[in-house]
Amino acid sequence: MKIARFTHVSEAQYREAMSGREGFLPLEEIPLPKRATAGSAGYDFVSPVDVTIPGGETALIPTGIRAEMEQGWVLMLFPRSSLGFKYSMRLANTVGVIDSDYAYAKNEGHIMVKLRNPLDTPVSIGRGDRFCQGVFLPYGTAEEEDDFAVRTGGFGSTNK
Ligand SMILES: O=c1ccn([C@H]2C[C@H](O)[C@@H](COP(=O)(O)OP(=O)(O)OP(=O)(O)O)O2)c(=O)[nH]1
Ligand SMILES: [Mg+2]
Repeated sequence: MKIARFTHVSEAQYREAMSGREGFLPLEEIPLPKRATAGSAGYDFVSPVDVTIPGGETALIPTGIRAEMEQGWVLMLFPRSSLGFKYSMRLANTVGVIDSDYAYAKNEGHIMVKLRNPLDTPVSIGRGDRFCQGVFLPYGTAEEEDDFAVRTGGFGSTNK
């Protein structure tokens, strides 16, 4: 069942997210997330930048990617087990929840990944390396919902 589509964000959004960084992949060279085998659930995301995360620190990686999906679906972000098993690498927010309406946020639904290196030795991720994975899952809703906000962003946007 095809319920989603990955695209790149716009050049302007990508440049804004990458401001202050050097040596990042040109947007068109970032591969769209891909499942490694026909039976894989996880769409692997590639890092557009070289990043070294010192022990105990975090790093934010803008992916250049946007996901449009049908209502009733969510894209869950998880670490790849290879980085987790080798380096205990994790997402700073433990898992990522990418909502279906995020694609229409002001930042075009630019998927951001924040990694945390919990060990005391640095870990490097190379430009072009697959570093996390997204799994599409269906979700249910409770009765009698109303009074929704309109999503304009992420990362606490609905707190305001
Ligand atoms: O690792 C992540 C987690 C979230 N998001 C984006 C997509 C998601 O749809 C949005 C909001 O995420 P969430 O609902 O988990 O965070 P929140 O703290 O509740 O923020 P908001 O108030 O914007 O919903 O932020 C990412 O790009 N990467
Ligand atoms: Mg939220």
